[in-house]
Amino acid sequence: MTLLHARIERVRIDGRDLLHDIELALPRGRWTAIVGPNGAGKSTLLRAVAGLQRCEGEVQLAGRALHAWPAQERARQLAWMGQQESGADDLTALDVVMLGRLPHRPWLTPPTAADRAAAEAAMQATQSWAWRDRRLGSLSGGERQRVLLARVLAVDAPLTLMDEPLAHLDPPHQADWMALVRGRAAAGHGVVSVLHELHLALQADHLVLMADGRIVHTGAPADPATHDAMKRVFGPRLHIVQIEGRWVALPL
Ligand SMILES: Nc1ncnc2c1ncn2[C@@H]1O[C@H](COP(=O)(O)OP(=O)(O)OP(=O)(O)O)[C@@H](O)[C@H]1O
Repeated sequence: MTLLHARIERVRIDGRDLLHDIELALPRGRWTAIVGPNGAGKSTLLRAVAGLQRCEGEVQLAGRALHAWPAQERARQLAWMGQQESGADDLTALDVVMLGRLPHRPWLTPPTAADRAAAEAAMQATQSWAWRDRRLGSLSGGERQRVLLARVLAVDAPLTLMDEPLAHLDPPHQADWMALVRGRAAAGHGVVSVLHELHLALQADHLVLMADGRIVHTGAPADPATHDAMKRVFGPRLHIVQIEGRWVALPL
Protein backbone atom coordinates (compact mmCIF):
# COMPACT_ATOMS: atom_id res chain seq x y z
CA MET A 1 0.00 0.00 0.00
CA THR A 2 1.17 3.53 -0.79
CA LEU A 3 1.84 5.56 2.35
CA LEU A 4 2.29 8.81 0.50
CA HIS A 5 1.66 9.94 -3.02
CA ALA A 6 2.78 13.35 -4.25
CA ARG A 7 1.95 15.06 -7.51
CA ILE A 8 3.65 18.43 -7.39
CA GLU A 9 3.33 20.66 -10.41
CA ARG A 10 5.77 23.17 -9.03
CA VAL A 11 7.28 24.90 -6.04
CA ARG A 12 7.94 28.54 -6.67
CA ILE A 13 9.93 30.77 -4.32
CA ASP A 14 10.92 34.38 -5.02
CA GLY A 15 9.84 34.08 -8.64
CA ARG A 16 11.96 30.98 -9.27
CA ASP A 17 10.63 27.47 -9.89
CA LEU A 18 12.52 25.12 -7.60
CA LEU A 19 10.55 21.96 -8.41
CA HIS A 20 8.70 20.93 -11.55
CA ASP A 21 6.41 18.02 -12.49
CA ILE A 22 7.11 15.75 -9.55
CA GLU A 23 5.37 12.41 -9.14
CA LEU A 24 6.48 10.39 -6.14
CA ALA A 25 4.97 7.32 -4.48
CA LEU A 26 6.27 6.07 -1.16
CA PRO A 27 5.08 2.57 -0.30
CA ARG A 28 5.19 0.64 2.95
CA GLY A 29 8.16 -1.54 3.65
CA ARG A 30 10.61 0.38 1.51
CA TRP A 31 13.65 2.53 2.13
CA THR A 32 13.90 5.19 -0.58
CA ALA A 33 17.05 7.27 -1.02
CA ILE A 34 16.86 10.62 -2.79
CA VAL A 35 20.12 11.70 -4.40
CA GLY A 36 21.28 14.43 -6.73
CA PRO A 37 23.82 17.26 -6.98
CA ASN A 38 23.82 20.32 -4.73
CA GLY A 39 20.85 22.53 -5.45
CA ALA A 40 18.95 19.79 -7.32
CA GLY A 41 15.87 20.32 -5.12
CA LYS A 42 16.12 17.30 -2.79
CA SER A 43 15.47 19.21 0.45
CA THR A 44 12.74 21.27 -1.20
CA LEU A 45 11.04 18.07 -2.34
CA LEU A 46 11.26 16.48 1.09
CA ARG A 47 9.89 19.62 2.74
CA ALA A 48 7.03 19.79 0.24
CA VAL A 49 6.19 16.14 0.85
CA ALA A 50 6.21 16.78 4.61
CA GLY A 51 3.86 19.73 4.22
CA LEU A 52 6.56 22.19 5.30
CA GLN A 53 6.82 23.88 1.93
CA ARG A 54 3.89 25.27 -0.04
CA CYS A 55 3.54 23.68 -3.43
CA GLU A 56 1.20 23.64 -6.40
CA GLY A 57 -0.16 20.12 -6.58
CA GLU A 58 -1.34 17.50 -4.17
CA VAL A 59 0.24 15.37 -1.48
CA GLN A 60 -1.81 12.46 -0.17
CA LEU A 61 -0.87 10.75 3.07
CA ALA A 62 -2.52 7.35 3.53
CA GLY A 63 -5.09 8.27 0.90
CA ARG A 64 -6.07 11.59 2.47
CA ALA A 65 -4.88 15.07 1.48
CA LEU A 66 -1.98 16.08 3.71
CA HIS A 67 -3.58 19.41 4.65
CA ALA A 68 -6.82 17.64 5.67
CA TRP A 69 -5.13 15.72 8.50
CA PRO A 70 -5.50 17.06 12.05
CA ALA A 71 -1.97 18.20 12.99
CA GLN A 72 -1.42 15.75 15.83
CA GLU A 73 -2.70 12.76 13.87
CA ARG A 74 -0.51 13.72 10.96
CA ALA A 75 2.49 14.01 13.27
CA ARG A 76 1.92 10.40 14.33
CA GLN A 77 1.81 9.28 10.69
CA LEU A 78 4.76 11.21 9.36
CA ALA A 79 7.99 11.80 11.28
CA TRP A 80 10.40 14.47 10.10
CA MET A 81 14.09 15.04 10.65
CA GLY A 82 15.41 18.17 8.97
CA GLN A 83 18.90 19.24 8.04
CA GLN A 84 21.01 20.90 10.76
CA GLU A 85 18.08 21.43 13.09
CA SER A 86 18.66 23.98 15.81
CA GLY A 87 16.70 25.65 18.57
CA ALA A 88 16.75 22.97 21.26
CA ASP A 89 20.34 23.44 22.44
CA ASP A 90 19.35 24.14 26.06
CA LEU A 91 17.27 20.98 26.40
CA THR A 92 18.78 17.75 27.63
CA ALA A 93 19.20 14.99 25.06
CA LEU A 94 16.41 13.00 26.73
CA ASP A 95 14.01 15.95 26.62
CA VAL A 96 14.79 16.39 22.91
CA VAL A 97 13.93 12.74 22.26
CA MET A 98 10.78 13.06 24.35
CA LEU A 99 9.64 15.77 21.91
CA GLY A 100 9.21 12.90 19.46
CA ARG A 101 6.51 11.50 21.77
CA LEU A 102 4.39 14.68 21.81
CA PRO A 103 2.10 13.50 18.98
CA HIS A 104 1.17 10.49 21.13
CA ARG A 105 -0.52 12.28 24.01
CA PRO A 106 -3.01 15.09 24.61
CA TRP A 107 -1.64 18.62 24.84
CA LEU A 108 -0.01 19.48 28.21
CA THR A 109 -0.33 16.00 29.69
CA PRO A 110 2.78 14.43 31.22
CA PRO A 111 4.67 11.64 29.47
CA THR A 112 3.48 8.12 30.19
CA ALA A 113 5.62 5.10 31.02
CA ALA A 114 5.18 4.01 27.38
CA ASP A 115 6.55 7.39 26.20
CA ARG A 116 9.60 7.01 28.45
CA ALA A 117 10.16 3.44 27.29
CA ALA A 118 9.91 4.48 23.62
CA ALA A 119 12.38 7.35 24.17
CA GLU A 120 14.85 5.08 25.96
CA ALA A 121 14.55 2.38 23.27
CA ALA A 122 15.19 4.98 20.54
CA MET A 123 18.23 6.36 22.41
CA GLN A 124 19.60 2.87 23.00
CA ALA A 125 19.14 2.15 19.28
CA THR A 126 21.26 5.17 18.31
CA GLN A 127 23.64 4.64 21.25
CA SER A 128 22.87 8.04 22.71
CA TRP A 129 21.36 6.95 26.03
CA ALA A 130 24.67 7.56 27.86
CA TRP A 131 24.40 11.32 27.41
CA ARG A 132 20.67 11.61 28.09
CA ASP A 133 21.25 14.25 30.81
CA ARG A 134 23.60 16.41 28.75
CA ARG A 135 22.44 19.54 27.01
CA LEU A 136 22.01 19.08 23.27
CA GLY A 137 24.22 22.14 22.70
CA SER A 138 27.12 20.53 24.56
CA LEU A 139 27.29 17.47 22.27
CA SER A 140 29.61 16.93 19.32
CA GLY A 141 28.14 17.03 15.80
CA GLY A 142 27.83 13.24 15.57
CA GLU A 143 26.50 12.84 19.13
CA ARG A 144 23.90 15.50 18.46
CA GLN A 145 22.88 13.83 15.21
CA ARG A 146 22.35 10.52 17.03
CA VAL A 147 20.06 12.26 19.55
CA LEU A 148 18.06 13.81 16.69
CA LEU A 149 17.85 10.38 15.06
CA ALA A 150 16.54 8.97 18.33
CA ARG A 151 13.89 11.69 18.40
CA VAL A 152 12.61 10.80 14.94
CA LEU A 153 12.66 7.08 15.81
CA ALA A 154 10.75 7.77 19.03
CA VAL A 155 7.80 9.05 16.98
CA ASP A 156 7.46 5.53 15.58
CA ALA A 157 5.53 6.81 12.56
CA PRO A 158 4.60 4.63 9.58
CA LEU A 159 6.52 7.08 7.37
CA THR A 160 9.81 8.73 8.33
CA LEU A 161 11.46 11.46 6.25
CA MET A 162 15.09 12.35 6.93
CA ASP A 163 17.16 15.04 5.27
CA GLU A 164 20.86 14.16 5.33
CA PRO A 165 20.61 11.95 8.42
CA LEU A 166 24.21 10.77 8.11
CA ALA A 167 25.78 14.22 8.47
CA HIS A 168 28.57 14.03 11.10
CA LEU A 169 28.16 10.28 11.65
CA ASP A 170 31.32 8.16 11.61
CA PRO A 171 31.31 5.03 9.39
CA PRO A 172 30.28 2.54 12.12
CA HIS A 173 27.34 4.74 13.10
CA GLN A 174 26.42 5.16 9.44
CA ALA A 175 26.27 1.36 9.24
CA ASP A 176 24.15 1.30 12.42
CA TRP A 177 21.79 3.86 10.87
CA MET A 178 21.45 1.69 7.78
CA ALA A 179 20.61 -1.35 9.93
CA LEU A 180 17.96 0.68 11.79
CA VAL A 181 16.40 1.88 8.55
CA ARG A 182 16.39 -1.62 7.09
CA GLY A 183 14.75 -2.88 10.27
CA ARG A 184 12.01 -0.29 9.99
CA ALA A 185 11.39 -1.10 6.35
CA ALA A 186 11.31 -4.83 7.15
CA ALA A 187 8.68 -4.06 9.80
CA GLY A 188 6.50 -2.45 7.10
CA HIS A 189 7.36 1.21 7.64
CA GLY A 190 8.37 3.60 4.90
CA VAL A 191 11.65 5.50 5.18
CA VAL A 192 12.88 8.25 2.90
CA SER A 193 16.31 9.79 3.21
CA VAL A 194 18.08 12.49 1.26
CA LEU A 195 21.66 11.32 1.09
CA HIS A 196 24.95 12.62 -0.26
CA GLU A 197 26.65 9.35 0.68
CA LEU A 198 26.09 7.62 -2.65
CA HIS A 199 27.71 4.38 -1.48
CA LEU A 200 24.99 4.10 1.18
CA ALA A 201 22.22 5.33 -1.09
CA LEU A 202 23.11 2.45 -3.39
CA GLN A 203 22.16 0.07 -0.54
CA ALA A 204 18.58 1.46 -0.41
CA ASP A 205 15.59 -0.44 -1.78
CA HIS A 206 14.79 2.30 -4.25
CA LEU A 207 16.63 5.31 -5.62
CA VAL A 208 15.15 8.65 -6.68
CA LEU A 209 17.57 10.77 -8.68
CA MET A 210 17.02 14.51 -8.97
CA ALA A 211 18.55 17.26 -11.09
CA ASP A 212 17.46 20.85 -11.76
CA GLY A 213 14.28 20.58 -9.70
CA ARG A 214 13.03 17.40 -11.39
CA ILE A 215 13.05 13.69 -10.75
CA VAL A 216 15.13 12.44 -13.65
CA HIS A 217 15.19 8.73 -12.76
CA THR A 218 13.73 6.27 -10.28
CA GLY A 219 14.79 2.68 -10.02
CA ALA A 220 16.56 -0.11 -8.23
CA PRO A 221 20.07 0.75 -7.05
CA ALA A 222 21.48 -2.36 -8.76
CA ASP A 223 19.88 -1.58 -12.11
CA PRO A 224 22.42 -0.56 -14.81
CA ALA A 225 19.88 2.06 -16.00
CA THR A 226 20.11 3.67 -12.53
CA HIS A 227 23.92 3.73 -12.76
CA ASP A 228 23.79 5.30 -16.23
CA ALA A 229 21.38 7.97 -14.97
CA MET A 230 23.65 8.70 -11.98
CA LYS A 231 26.65 9.11 -14.27
CA ARG A 232 24.68 11.44 -16.52
CA VAL A 233 23.68 13.59 -13.55
CA PHE A 234 26.92 13.57 -11.55
CA GLY A 235 29.25 13.51 -14.55
CA PRO A 236 31.89 11.13 -15.88
CA ARG A 237 34.05 11.38 -12.74
CA LEU A 238 31.57 9.21 -10.86
CA HIS A 239 32.58 5.56 -11.03
CA ILE A 240 30.10 2.92 -9.93
CA VAL A 241 31.69 -0.42 -9.15
CA GLN A 242 30.86 -3.55 -7.23
CA ILE A 243 32.89 -4.45 -4.14
CA GLU A 244 32.13 -7.65 -2.26
CA GLY A 245 28.73 -7.84 -3.92
CA ARG A 246 27.73 -4.25 -3.11
CA TRP A 247 27.52 -1.31 -5.46
CA VAL A 248 29.59 1.69 -4.49
CA ALA A 249 30.04 5.05 -6.17
CA LEU A 250 33.47 6.65 -6.12
CA PRO A 251 34.29 10.19 -7.21
CA LEU A 252 37.57 9.93 -9.16
N1 LIG B 1 13.89 29.60 0.68
C1 LIG B 1 14.52 29.65 -0.51
N2 LIG B 1 14.54 30.79 -1.21
C2 LIG B 1 15.15 30.86 -2.41
N3 LIG B 1 15.78 29.81 -3.00
C3 LIG B 1 15.78 28.67 -2.34
C4 LIG B 1 15.15 28.51 -1.07
N4 LIG B 1 15.33 27.22 -0.65
C5 LIG B 1 16.04 26.61 -1.62
N5 LIG B 1 16.32 27.47 -2.63
C6 LIG B 1 17.05 27.16 -3.86
O1 LIG B 1 16.42 26.04 -4.45
C7 LIG B 1 17.36 25.17 -5.03
C8 LIG B 1 17.16 23.77 -4.45
O2 LIG B 1 17.52 23.82 -3.08
P1 LIG B 1 17.51 22.51 -2.18
O3 LIG B 1 17.96 22.89 -0.83
O4 LIG B 1 16.20 21.84 -2.33
O5 LIG B 1 18.61 21.63 -2.94
P2 LIG B 1 19.31 20.28 -2.47
O6 LIG B 1 19.24 19.34 -3.64
O7 LIG B 1 18.75 19.79 -1.20
O8 LIG B 1 20.79 20.79 -2.30
P3 LIG B 1 22.03 20.35 -1.35
O9 LIG B 1 22.49 19.02 -1.86
O10 LIG B 1 23.03 21.41 -1.63
O11 LIG B 1 21.55 20.33 0.07
C9 LIG B 1 18.73 25.77 -4.75
O12 LIG B 1 19.17 26.46 -5.90
C10 LIG B 1 18.48 26.72 -3.60
O13 LIG B 1 19.38 27.80 -3.63
